[in-house]
Amino acid sequence: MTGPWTEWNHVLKVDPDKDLVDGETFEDVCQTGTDAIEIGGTLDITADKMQRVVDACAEHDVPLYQEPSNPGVVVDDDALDGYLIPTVFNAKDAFWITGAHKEWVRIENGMDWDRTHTEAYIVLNPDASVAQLTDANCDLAVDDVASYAAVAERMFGQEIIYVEYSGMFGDTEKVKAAHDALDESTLFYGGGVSDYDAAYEMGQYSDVVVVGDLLHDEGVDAVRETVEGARDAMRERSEAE
Ligand SMILES: CC(C)=CCC/C(C)=C/CC/C(C)=C/CC/C(C)=C/COP(=O)(O)OP(=O)(O)O
Ligand SMILES: O=P(O)(O)OC[C@@H](O)CO
Ligand SMILES: [Mg+2]
Repeated sequence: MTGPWTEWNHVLKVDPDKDLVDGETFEDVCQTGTDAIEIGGTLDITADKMQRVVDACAEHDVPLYQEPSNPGVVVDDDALDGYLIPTVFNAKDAFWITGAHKEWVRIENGMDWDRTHTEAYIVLNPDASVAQLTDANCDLAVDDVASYAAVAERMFGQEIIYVEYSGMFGDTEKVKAAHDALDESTLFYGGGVSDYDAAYEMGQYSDVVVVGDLLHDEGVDAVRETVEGARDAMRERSEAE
């Protein structure tokens, strides 16, 4: 499966409902060295808040993707390289598996399929807002996680498989198992990556390390370190292959 993310090591997730650190600008955010910016969050997101971040990043030279948390917050803007559309594979509430997607297609006046890409979430931190919103079954063993990843790739053709620990550093065994289960899809890992070492560690077991709250809590210098960590891990991995 092709897509620009096959070349990425690091994604910075900007939450439109959260502030930047005092004194930092979106220009700084776009210059952390990340491979792409994904705009999204679970709680209190609106189209206006999304649009503000798109506008602030548009003039800078970094790939920009929207990750909508519901159909009502999707913004139509040429500055976006595309839409990464989540499906929560371990949600107990089916709205987050096909219901929201059906509603989105129903209300849109024609879909921009060429810019629409699929992200299969496996949500593993039960305390995260996304787990609570979607009523995700986070009580999964290593083989459950690997099997969800294989199903998402092989049976549902998902371009990106996303092991999501939002707010906590995850279990590397589960991340590795998901990675090993994939042939073609790209494995994103996100959750609790707060420094070089954490990014380096998850960079050994995933294709792309996603960093979120660190930007809003610590700022761009801390994010830059995670870019280095992910890049070093993945460079070493490709040299060893
Ligand atoms: C079909 C369309 C257009 C939308 C539906 C998309 C779906 C299924 C969304 C469900 C999962 C979801 C809410 C994804 C949003 C991305 C995400 C997980 C952001 C991280 O959020 P957190 O970090 O957990 O939330 P807060 O920081 O807001 O607490
Ligand atoms: O905010 P953090 O814990 O870095 O998580 C990143 C991302 O996976 C959230 O969707
Ligand atoms: Mg968050």
